[in-house]
Amino acid sequence: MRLPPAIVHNTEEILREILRFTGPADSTLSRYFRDHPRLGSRERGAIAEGIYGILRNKSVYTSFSESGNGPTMRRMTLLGLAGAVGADALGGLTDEETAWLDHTMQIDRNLLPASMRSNLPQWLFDKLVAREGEEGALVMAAALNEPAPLDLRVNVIKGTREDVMAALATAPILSEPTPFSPVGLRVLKKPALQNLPLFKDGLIEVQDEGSQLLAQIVGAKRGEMVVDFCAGAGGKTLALGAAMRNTGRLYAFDISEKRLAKLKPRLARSGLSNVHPVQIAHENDAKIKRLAGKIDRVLVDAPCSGLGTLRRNPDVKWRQTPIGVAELNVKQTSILSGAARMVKTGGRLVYATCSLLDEENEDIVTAFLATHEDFVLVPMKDVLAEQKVDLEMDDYLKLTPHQHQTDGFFAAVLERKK
Ligand SMILES: C[S@@+](CC[C@H](N)C(=O)[O-])C[C@H]1O[C@@H](n2cnc3c(N)ncnc32)[C@H](O)[C@@H]1O
Repeated sequence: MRLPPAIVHNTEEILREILRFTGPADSTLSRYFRDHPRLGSRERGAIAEGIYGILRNKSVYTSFSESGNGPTMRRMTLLGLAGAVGADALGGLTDEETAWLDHTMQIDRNLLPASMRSNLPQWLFDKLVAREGEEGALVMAAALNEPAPLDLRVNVIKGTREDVMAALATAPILSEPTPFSPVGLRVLKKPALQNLPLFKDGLIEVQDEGSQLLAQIVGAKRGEMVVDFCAGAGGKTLALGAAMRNTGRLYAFDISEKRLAKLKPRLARSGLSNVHPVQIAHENDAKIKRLAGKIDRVLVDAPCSGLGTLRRNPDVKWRQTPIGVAELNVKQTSILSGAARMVKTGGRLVYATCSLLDEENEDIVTAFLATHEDFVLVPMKDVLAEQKVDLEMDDYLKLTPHQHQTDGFFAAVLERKK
């Protein structure tokens, strides 16, 4: 059945707003759907997928849209929607538009310039080419421009991965164990999970496998004192609390009251009682000083460009800038130093980002080690062996969608000398 012609109009309207890049695309979409309650779930799905498709393919679609007649924004919209639901499912197109769409969708993208084909902003493509070579950058970009699979983390204080897999199958939702995380499941389609008893009872949380691995390499154990320094809405906090088997003390710090508030209902579902959310003013807050030298493990999941999460947030590449990255570098350096003070001798500090850029990753760690002689790097291959995670790495954890089917993540483990 064809979608009503109004869907093209709705999508174009949202696209105009999203392409101003004044806020995250998912917030704009949610707001639009709230303001247009008559849109059914099929229509919403088509619009959202169409918009995300345009954001993923913006360079190529912009170039294609410059051919043909009429407003280019409408042609961008048609390309996005046709990519999402197929050209045949679109209602209200003129014969000229249908012919244009048929022709355009058959253009061989390999004939386009590499940077356009990457669908990355030029500054980012140049950076990746300098490090990975053109072919490498294109492979990386292609994987970043695909939608992500749906991964779940099993809350091991409430059930085993096998139990959850079996319970999902009765829903019926097919899943398989994630290749690297011992507590992950990859769901084969993308069903709504919010109403499942498994979700309401806190047996599962949606979490990318890479994110699960970050929590795993912290190596938090029963009875330890642990700090999740940039806890946000607590994705990693919940994984750490479960790894500690709901014992010890886990502080969830963040400067954002709003994000910490989102942790509360997740905590209630999880059954964890070892977590203490604390809002801090900044990385040198007096609350941190009180814990100086007392903590076994500190995770710094630093604010970053988010360029490793383009599969989920394709607008980020168009909103981020080199100046923005440089500003983040200052923050990352300062947060890592602030958090380091809490680590006790023999304790561990884990620096992590969801960025693919060296300047947010190893460069921050190298600079930290140069000014903190009491810390040493624990090679990631040793950490992964300790955790029995079957992944080949050298000094750092570097996950990428094209190699590991996870979002892009970086992590380094630093130990305070005894
Ligand atoms: C990458 S996000 C954390 C995501 C979270 N760990 C998770 O797994 O869901 C980074 C977080 O750092 C927080 N943040 C920014 N500046 C901070 C600071 N100076 N001290 C502590 N947290 C900070 C942000 O509010 C944001 O929630």
